[in-house]
Amino acid sequence: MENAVTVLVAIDGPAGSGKSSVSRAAADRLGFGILDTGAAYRALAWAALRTGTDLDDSQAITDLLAAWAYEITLRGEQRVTVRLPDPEAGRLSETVDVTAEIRDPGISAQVSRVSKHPAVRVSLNAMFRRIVAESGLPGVVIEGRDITTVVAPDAPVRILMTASPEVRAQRRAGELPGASREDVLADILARDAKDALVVDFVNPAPGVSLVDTSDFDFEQSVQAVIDIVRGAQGAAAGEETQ
Ligand SMILES: Nc1ncnc2c1ncn2[C@@H]1O[C@H](COP(=O)(O)OP(=O)(O)O)[C@@H](O)[C@H]1O
Ligand SMILES: Nc1ccn([C@@H]2O[C@H](COP(=O)(O)OP(=O)(O)O)[C@@H](O)[C@H]2O)c(=O)n1
Repeated sequence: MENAVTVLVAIDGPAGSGKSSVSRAAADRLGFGILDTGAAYRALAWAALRTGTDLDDSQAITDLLAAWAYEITLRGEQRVTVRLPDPEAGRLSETVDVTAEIRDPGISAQVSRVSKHPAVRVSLNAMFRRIVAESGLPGVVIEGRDITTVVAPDAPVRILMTASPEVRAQRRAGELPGASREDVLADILARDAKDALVVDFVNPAPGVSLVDTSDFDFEQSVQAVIDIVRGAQGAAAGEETQ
């Protein structure tokens, strides 16, 4: 019997556009899993800081990536865990749950330093493809910055989710108690500028659907994604019957 193919829904976009939360809700309704690729970049930055690895040293970060163990849940509540190399003991550390810590603004401020290395991106992209291939799920929504263009350019559904910088800052400030919208806006613009040096997540590549959520509430954003997925599934079914 042939292995069932996992349907991919690729979603990219800048910080605070709604990618993670909207993808998660859409995936739940579609019965799909969700792979948050930013979590791996965040966990890697966390691991580098924890092990005293220079975040600007491509080789050192690639070595860390080859030595650590990383896991993320694709269904249900998100849980991100890592095991760090312990050279003295010659084995990996106990499992550390980093789910909450990787969302810290201190990690957000450092993460572009590890995601800028092309070799790191190649290794992580291979890991993302492996996670999806081994998921055994009927479908996976995979979200990040270069999913529609590099990780899964052949995905049957590809979406670029955007929102104005002001709206994105407002949403992100709502998640960070005590943070002012102005500070959050400055932080996300600085991170977007650094990330944009490496990947284009502002202009939709040919064939990628643009979903601007600036004037959408959460439910409308989820519905926009579901409509695009259902439309693609309908078109594929129509082609098969022709
Ligand atoms: N269309 C929307 N309307 C209102 N709030 C939204 C919308 N999309 C996302 N949010 C909220 O904005 C915050 C940031 O969204 P998130 O999914 O983390 O964005 P991203 O993954 O693109 O950085 C979350 O608290 C989320 O619930
Ligand atoms: N596919 C991806 C996903 C994230 N990233 C990096 O990881 C960081 C965190 O991504 P994220 O998706 O968790 O960030 P938010 O948009 O949720 O704030 C980004 O700022 C990028 O530096 C990337 O380079 N490529």
